[in-house]
Amino acid sequence: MVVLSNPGLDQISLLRSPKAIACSPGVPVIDLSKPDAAASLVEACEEFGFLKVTDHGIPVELMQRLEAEAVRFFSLSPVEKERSGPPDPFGYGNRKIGANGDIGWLEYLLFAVASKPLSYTFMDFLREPAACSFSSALKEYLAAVRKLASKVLELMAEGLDIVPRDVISRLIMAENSDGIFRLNHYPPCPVLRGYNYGLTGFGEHTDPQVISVLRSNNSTGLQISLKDGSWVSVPPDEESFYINVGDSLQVLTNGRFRSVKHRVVASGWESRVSMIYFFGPPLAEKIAPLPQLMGEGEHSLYNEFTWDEYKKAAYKSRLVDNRLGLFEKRDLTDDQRL
Ligand SMILES: C=C1C[C@]23C[C@@]1(O)CC[C@H]2[C@@]12CC[C@H](O)[C@@](C)(C(=O)O1)[C@H]2[C@@H]3C(=O)O
Ligand SMILES: O=C(O)CCC(=O)C(=O)O
Ligand SMILES: [Fe+2]
Repeated sequence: MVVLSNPGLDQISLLRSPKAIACSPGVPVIDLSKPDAAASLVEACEEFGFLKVTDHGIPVELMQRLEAEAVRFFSLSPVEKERSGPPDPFGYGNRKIGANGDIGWLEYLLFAVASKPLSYTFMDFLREPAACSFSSALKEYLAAVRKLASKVLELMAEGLDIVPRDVISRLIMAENSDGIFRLNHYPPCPVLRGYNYGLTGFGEHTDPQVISVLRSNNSTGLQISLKDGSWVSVPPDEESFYINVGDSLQVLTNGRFRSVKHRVVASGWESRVSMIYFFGPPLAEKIAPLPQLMGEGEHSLYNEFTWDEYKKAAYKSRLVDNRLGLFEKRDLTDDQRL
């Protein structure tokens, strides 16, 4: 790792060596209109914990509208943006991620999202009359992506051959489900021009929720970790959505689905804007393997916990920490783990 002598970068040693990372042609692509979508989703969640969905029915214009509003917000002066921060954990944040010392080359807006009625954290910038177009794009986007998430989770249940079909989706569609929406901006870094270095935008981590639905502009940067521990770049596609399996879905499937480790390495020369909707269950919901999925004599790999307990533990951890490790059963024999 190298640290350039620049005031912005001195404090944060985020430079990454120019190690070649394979650009994965292998990220599964699921066309939601195809009859084999349910089975392919399950296969992708088992192998990668990550996939791209196409033919999802959400107009690209809606994504671009919200992206344009985000770009407009991030172009405001630091003083104006900071009126909506610091994040507590919701609000405008810059460089600091979470409360435990993580940093990245990004700025962001984090909203808590309540589902019924659909509403989100109010922030200072939303007071301006000009923010009306931001609010309407955000509301429309959240409603559309929520429907998509529910459809994806129903297809997963179908692919797993479990009933009722809404056994997973109901967790995120419940009135008091616990959603988070995040707009990330990874700005260019002019001092890097001409160097073959990247910057840690968002350090490696898994998402704690059930699933996350991500859309980005046409910029590279997102990388996922494969089962063998290698990292691959995810080719950008501004018209599609990417689905991450989160820790909670790994537990609900007793480890059959993989909560995917991912990170963002910002190129330093292009501006990346991503929007991610994290779908969490109600706080009081017990997170445990679905009985419908447990084979005869199969043991849960995890001690039982509620989403509230998991979230509290997650917010005490650093990005890279293995949060699920805190809840794994340690006393199972090899036979019981099968
Ligand atoms: C370092 C942290 C940031 C995070 C809370 C945490 O303590 C550990 C989990 C992090 C994460 C990752 C996925 C989402 O971006 C996020 C909003 C979440 O729910 O868990 C972030 C948290 C955050 O940025 O506040
Ligand atoms: O910005 C991205 O593309 C991914 C960010 C991410 O993983 C997160 O916010 O949890
Ligand atoms: Fe993430």
